[in-house]
Amino acid sequence: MELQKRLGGVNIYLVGMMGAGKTTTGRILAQRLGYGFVDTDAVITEFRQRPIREIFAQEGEPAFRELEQQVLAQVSSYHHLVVATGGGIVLNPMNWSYLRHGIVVWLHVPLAVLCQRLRQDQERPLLQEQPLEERLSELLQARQYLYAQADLELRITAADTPETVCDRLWETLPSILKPIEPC
Ligand SMILES: Nc1ncnc2c1ncn2[C@@H]1O[C@H](COP(=O)(O)OP(=O)(O)O)[C@@H](O)[C@H]1O
Ligand SMILES: O=C(O)C1=C[C@@H](OP(=O)(O)O)[C@@H](O)[C@H](O)C1
Ligand SMILES: [Mg+2]
Repeated sequence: MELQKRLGGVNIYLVGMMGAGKTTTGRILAQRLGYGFVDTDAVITEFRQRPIREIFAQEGEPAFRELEQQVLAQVSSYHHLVVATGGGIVLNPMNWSYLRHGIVVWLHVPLAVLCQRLRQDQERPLLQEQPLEERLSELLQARQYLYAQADLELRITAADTPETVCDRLWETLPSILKPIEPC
């Protein structure tokens, strides 16, 4: 209860590479906090009534990024939410003005672990053409400095389950919150 009180309803935005576990961990964290859960990709999919890979193929990445920004803008007007973002949300500087309404947490997962998790993936359009490791490495290089602008970086290992990631977040979040005012 203490953590919820100290958060005061502020949203938590999970950022990081594809496969970092934003969607999986976000859902569990929201449940533990008694927060709502929003996945920006799921909102876009629902709105367009088709999967992300089809939106990319038929409308192009810029159209997807525009939708992503609109969804984030709307979501940021609510509170008591854990928001699992798409890995590319950090690319648009305007998105940061929305992310900054809340606490931004970077789920920092080593490349080798991402590769392992995404080996069979057929849903992420940005991973379908090049060899997986090469592509992820290229994307990480281009984005790492943006993820590093998060309020909190959580370094995750291959041994971390979604539950232990939540445990570690629970323990670490207080360190970036304002100290409790004495009564
Ligand atoms: N901590 C974890 N340990 C093992 N597998 C995980 C973990 N977190 C996520 N996964 C798996 O990795 C894949 C990608 O997870 P997902 O939550 O979709 O990541 P993201 O939303 O960041 O792209 C899924 O198959 C998911 O079950
Ligand atoms: O990194 C990216 O540019 C993307 C990440 C995906 O979400 P996840 O990070 O949840 O996989 C999804 O938004 C889209 O395929 C683009
Ligand atoms: Mg996701």
